[in-house]
Amino acid sequence: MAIKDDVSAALAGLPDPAGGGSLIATGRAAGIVVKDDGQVGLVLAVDGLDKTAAERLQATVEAAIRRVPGVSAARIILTADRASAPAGHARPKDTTVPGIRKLVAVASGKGGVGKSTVAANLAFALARAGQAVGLLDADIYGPSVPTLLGITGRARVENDRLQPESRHGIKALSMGMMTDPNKAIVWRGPMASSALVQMVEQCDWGALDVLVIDLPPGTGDVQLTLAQKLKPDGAVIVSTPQDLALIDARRAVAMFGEVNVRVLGVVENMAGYCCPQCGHVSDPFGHGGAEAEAQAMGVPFLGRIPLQMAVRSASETAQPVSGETGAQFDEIARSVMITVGL
Ligand SMILES: Nc1ncnc2c1ncn2[C@@H]1O[C@H](COP(=O)(O)OP(=O)(O)OP(=O)(O)O)[C@@H](O)[C@H]1O
Repeated sequence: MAIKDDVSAALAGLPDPAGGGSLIATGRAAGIVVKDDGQVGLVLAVDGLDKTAAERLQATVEAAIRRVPGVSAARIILTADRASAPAGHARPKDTTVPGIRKLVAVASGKGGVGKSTVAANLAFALARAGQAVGLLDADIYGPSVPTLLGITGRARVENDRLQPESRHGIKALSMGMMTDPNKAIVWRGPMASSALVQMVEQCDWGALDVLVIDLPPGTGDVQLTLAQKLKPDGAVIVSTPQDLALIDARRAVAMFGEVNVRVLGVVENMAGYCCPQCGHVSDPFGHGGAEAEAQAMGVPFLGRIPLQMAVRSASETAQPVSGETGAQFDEIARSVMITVGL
């Protein structure tokens, strides 16, 4: 058992050459078996790689396995038969919600780390990549999607179904569209989670490739119940590089583990502040903390978003983040798409 865990950990440290996280996270390396005499076998899918890349990957994997104490030999079976998804909306749906193929939750252990900013820009980036995207703002205590998308007023209801608002190529529904923005929402956990499940199930989303769910911050009952009830295909954890935020990010990873939701990876937000005047980069919240933490937890690191006036002003003017930082969101979206199978 220990050898199997060590082999798994070694492969979790090797990136998938096609992106999207480690070989374990993307499922490229699977089916690890360890015999009594220390022989290790596994299946390595080489879909999408040319012959040279496949051979290089095989050699890297073999070397990594052989370095694990107790391993006497490594036997790697190469396969190239993972089904590639056909294009368009005729693809089979994978979630329990009719019309929605994938649910991706965006969570953070701590409030104010930029979870909603990341959720909205991940949704925009997924749409730029050609996916049909919905964004559900499940942040009952501080819904920010209406501001991020410039949505005012209440949600419309037609034929007993909630109507999402379309902005920048995505469909959005927020708790903020259900309530009076000037009134504080005091809801007990069960009420909140059942209302949110209804928002997923009783909204006219149409055919979606992916619904991004901006969860409330923290790791309490609401988050746990939501994760259990909605059964997302994966969760993206947002953290700043700061120690305190990282401790909470660890809790969030553990919470998803409890309910068997796959952690797609960690996004480090507010990393490195670039002075718009002089260009000097400083690290008000530290540097590289989230990447190191992701590695320690054995989950992929998805990318880094700098602390930037441009991010804040894009959010305030209800625009997608553009330029270099927008491209960073495209990269994160690409990893998410590969890992959940979009
Ligand atoms: N990378 C960034 N650079 C600059 N400002 C940012 C960045 N990320 C987020 N912000 C700003 O920080 C504030 C909080 O962001 P956001 O609302 O996304 O956080 P949150 O984690 O969702 O908060 P909450 O706990 O309220 O749900 C916003 O004003 C947002 O514009």
